[in-house]
Formats: sequence, C-alpha cells, structure tokens
Amino acid sequence: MTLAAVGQLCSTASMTHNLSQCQILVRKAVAAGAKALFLPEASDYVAPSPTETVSLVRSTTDSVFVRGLQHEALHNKLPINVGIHEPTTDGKRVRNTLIWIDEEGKITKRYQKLHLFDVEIEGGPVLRESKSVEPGNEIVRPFETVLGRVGLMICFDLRFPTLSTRIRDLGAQILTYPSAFTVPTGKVHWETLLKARAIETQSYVIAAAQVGNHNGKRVSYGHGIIVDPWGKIICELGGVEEWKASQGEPVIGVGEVDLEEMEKVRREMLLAPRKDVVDLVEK
Ligand SMILES: O=C(O)CNC(=O)[C@H](CS)NC(=O)CCC(=O)C(=O)O
Repeated sequence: MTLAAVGQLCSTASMTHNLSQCQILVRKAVAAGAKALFLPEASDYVAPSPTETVSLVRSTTDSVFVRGLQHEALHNKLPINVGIHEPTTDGKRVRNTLIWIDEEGKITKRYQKLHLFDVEIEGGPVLRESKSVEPGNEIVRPFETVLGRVGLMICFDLRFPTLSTRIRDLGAQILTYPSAFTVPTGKVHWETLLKARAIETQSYVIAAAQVGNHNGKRVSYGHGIIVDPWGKIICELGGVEEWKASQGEPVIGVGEVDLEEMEKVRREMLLAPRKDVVDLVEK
C-alpha cells in the first residue's frame, strides 16, 4: 500500500504565486507521508481571457513554475503530476498538458488534453476552450510509478468513457483527471462521473481540482477526490464554501492505493464486455 496525495488550490494569473501555493502542497504531502502528489489542471496559471492564456505561456524550460516544481520533486524525492500550459509551434494557441515529474525532478511523461471544453449552456457556463487551446492527438501509454501504472487524462476527458476504457485496456491501474470544473456542472456531474469511471474500469481515480474564485470571472468547483476501484470515495476535499472559510488556504487529501485490493475487485467481478456489442442492433 502506498499513500497518494491530491492537492487543491486556486491558481491565478501569477505563476510565482501559484508556485508558492504548490510548494505549500508539497510540504503538506511530504508531512503526510505521501509518495506522490497530484495537482490540478492549469496549476501554473488560470488567466481571465483566451488572449491572456496565450500570452502567459512559457516552455517548461523557461517556466519558473515548472522549474520550481522540478526542484521540489528532486529535493523531496516526490513525484509530482501537474497540469500546465505549453506553447504550440505556431504560437497562436497553447497546449493544455499534464506532466509527470519523477523523484529526480525530470519530466518523464507528457499528455496533451484530447477533449476540449466548448460549451454553451443556457444559464450556465459558456466556454470555448478551443479558442486558446490546441487539442492533443495521442493517448499516453500507462506507465509504472511508485503507486502503480498511471493513465493520464484531463478534466473534460472525464466525460468520455471510451477513452478511460481504452487506457484501462492498455494496463492502467490509476486514472488521473486533474480538473478546473465549473460550479454548475460540478454540483451535478463531478462525483457521479468520477465514481462511474472508477467502477467501470475497476481502477483508482485520482482527480485533483482547482477551487474558488480565480480572477473575478472564473470560479472552480473544487472537491478534489480519490475513488477506489470499488467506487468508494476514500478522500474528498471541500468546495468553494470551505475554500472561502479557510481564506484560500491550499489543501491536500490523502488515500492509500492498494493494488492487491484492486486485483481482488477485478477478480471477483470480471468485467469483460462482449466484443460484438456494436453489431447486435436488431435488424
Ligand atoms: O486551461 C485553463 O486555463 C483551465 N482549463 C479549464 O478550466 C478547462 C477548460 S475551460 N476546464 C474544463 O475542461 C472544465 C470541464 C467542466 O467543467 C465540465 O466538464 O463540466
């Protein structure tokens, strides 16, 4: 059994501010005895507009945020999974990526968000992520970590079980969904979707989340969570109210990842869908 930590913060447009918030989360994770730390989508910054999202972007080698976290990972021997932005070749948009920094401070994996959040909900969020973000085109093969084999996904990807199922079939034991969920969709969908992804893939789901008011325009739902392969929530953080009450203090939650328990769940209920399902529609 190995302890995983999920971190929650409210990123602003200031990379140095966000780095210091994440450094607090590293301290807390180390103090709790966690062997890996999972941070939200867009931990490096959340900007008030698509134009600013593009103008703030730095390559990982030029990013004070990423370099700072690489230093923390090395210094504390703590792998860190963190959502950031990276430049595109044409410079017109950014890439919404999730990197794995190993315990030597090296970036060993990188996933670029496949599904972008383009929505127009009456009385709810209207967001067009593809204005500022270029979608990825590759699934990252699940890879070995201290916790087990990790499969990388980001936020809105959570709504596509075809993707999580594919990643599970490629050998994942832990699925990540670092997020910056909106409050209206979070209230109704967040917990249910995460539990469903855990139950149907019989995997751990670790979803770090942004929380609170980023810039007067965007508010994130919070409720960072770890779900076990049976679908039980083994750790859940607070939402916007708790964030306000604590004056914006960044928080962590921890949960044990127990691969033997996961194997037991997979053994006791074999989930093998029929391969011919798509052909079974009545003629
Ligand atoms: O790149 C950034 O600056 C931060 N990125 C985000 O906040 C992204 C794209 S706008 N948010 C989501 O995907 C929310 C999904 C969601 O809320 C849902 O599926 O209901």
